[in-house]
Amino acid sequence: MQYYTVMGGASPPDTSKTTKLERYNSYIRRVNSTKLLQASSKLLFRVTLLVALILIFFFTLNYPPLSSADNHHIHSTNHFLASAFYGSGAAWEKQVRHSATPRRPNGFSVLVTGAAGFVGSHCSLALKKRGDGVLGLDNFNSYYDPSLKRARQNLLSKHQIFVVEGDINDAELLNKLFDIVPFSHILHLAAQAGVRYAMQNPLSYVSSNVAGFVNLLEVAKSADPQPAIVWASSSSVYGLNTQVPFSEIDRTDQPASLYAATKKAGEEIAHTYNHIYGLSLTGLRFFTVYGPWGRPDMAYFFFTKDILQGKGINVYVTQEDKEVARDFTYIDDIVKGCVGALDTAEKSTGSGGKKRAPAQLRVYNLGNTAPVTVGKLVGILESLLSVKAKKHVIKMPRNGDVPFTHANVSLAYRDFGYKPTTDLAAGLRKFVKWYVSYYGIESRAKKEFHSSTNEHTDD
Ligand SMILES: O=C(O)[C@H]1O[C@H](OP(=O)(O)OP(=O)(O)OC[C@H]2O[C@@H](n3ccc(=O)[nH]c3=O)[C@H](O)[C@@H]2O)[C@H](O)[C@@H](O)[C@@H]1O
Repeated sequence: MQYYTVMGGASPPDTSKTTKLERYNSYIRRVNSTKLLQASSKLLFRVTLLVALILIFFFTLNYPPLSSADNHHIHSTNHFLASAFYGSGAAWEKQVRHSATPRRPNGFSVLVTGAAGFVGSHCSLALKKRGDGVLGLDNFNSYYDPSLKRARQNLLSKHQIFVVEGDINDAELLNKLFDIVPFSHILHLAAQAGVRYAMQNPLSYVSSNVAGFVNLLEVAKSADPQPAIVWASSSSVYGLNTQVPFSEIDRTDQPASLYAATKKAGEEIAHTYNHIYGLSLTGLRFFTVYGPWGRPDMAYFFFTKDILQGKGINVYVTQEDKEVARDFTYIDDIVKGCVGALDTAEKSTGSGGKKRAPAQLRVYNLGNTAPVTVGKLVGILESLLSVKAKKHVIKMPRNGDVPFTHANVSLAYRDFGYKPTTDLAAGLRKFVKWYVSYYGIESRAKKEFHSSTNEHTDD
């Protein structure tokens, strides 16, 4: 090693200082880079933790950050993902259990599928109000505006009814729900509804009304105890039947639409599960149900919207220029019918997927027993809204519609006292009142509407 004196004439350049300085600098650089590394890994860890916490928060709340405009496909991918996460959340399980627990002695514990739908939300509220436990299930698909379904969900949650976001085709999710709750009943209202849409999207009917129903029955048959099941069939199963009024013994083997065919298939499938597994099954043939919180795809609903907006409406007549008519049935009457059917449903008889004894199998009409023409329906709306409709009378397109429905409800009356009490004018008044409070009203029609409703006594 060479040493140089600091003092002295022509001494060699003093490199000792520079070398030390370089060493010191490199030491500082090393220290700094280690510190930087430590700091950035700390930051990374915190960010990861934060993201994980946010994800857990959303999934356990059963409220994935989906926009209301999500389409069906995005939805179905998400719900499988979501159900996997929901199923593991203790908070989620607590919500499920709490919602499904009855608050009256011998109360039911009901799984309501399609709970964010029109009939589903009304029935859920009615059951909860009398002390039954209610757990909702709904896939919030975008067949019609999902924001209306979310609004119904909010209403239910105010009454301590929890709606699980999931699909009836998701067996894993259904099994999970049955693991948590020994449901005494299923009120199965989830379905692809609408007669004419079946020509646009036929497979959605097969997926919900056939595959989804079978999936639900598969889970129900294996559940212990097996629940009793009440489910929504449809007046459309009468199809081209010409016997009036329609009675449960009339033929139902001539469906006019794929929708009707899938509902009829449901009735046959119900027979099979009753026969093989001892499931107690009751099908309810609803006749054109209408009322507050209704479905925007139905004529009375979009007629109201279009009349208020000054748009034209199509009023169908038959190929022979006869008026078409429906046995329009008010929602409160339908709810009473559903509750009556649940109350008189006998227990399923199977266990462990095996039938032990014959079980109950029923089908009922739930209608109003008083058909009204579509022309008359429009007339009632015109007078309630005080706006003249721009009517285009056209021949009914050949899209699965039937010209006429009329229910004979004597069977439902005999077995659970079903007796509809709301006529179309009274029911539509309640609907219009709700519609205006929910959507507001176009200013042009507003003044006229208020002066007309002030003349009516409020319900
Ligand atoms: O009773 C039933 O089983 C069925 O009732 C309704 O089906 P629908 O009776 O066809 O109800 P809307 O679509 O509201 O039609 C009501 C009436 O208005 C008529 N209509 C419909 C649309 C239109 O633009 N113009 C028109 O005159 C139809 O021909 C029908 O006579 C529901 O949409 C089905 O889901 C349900 O299963």
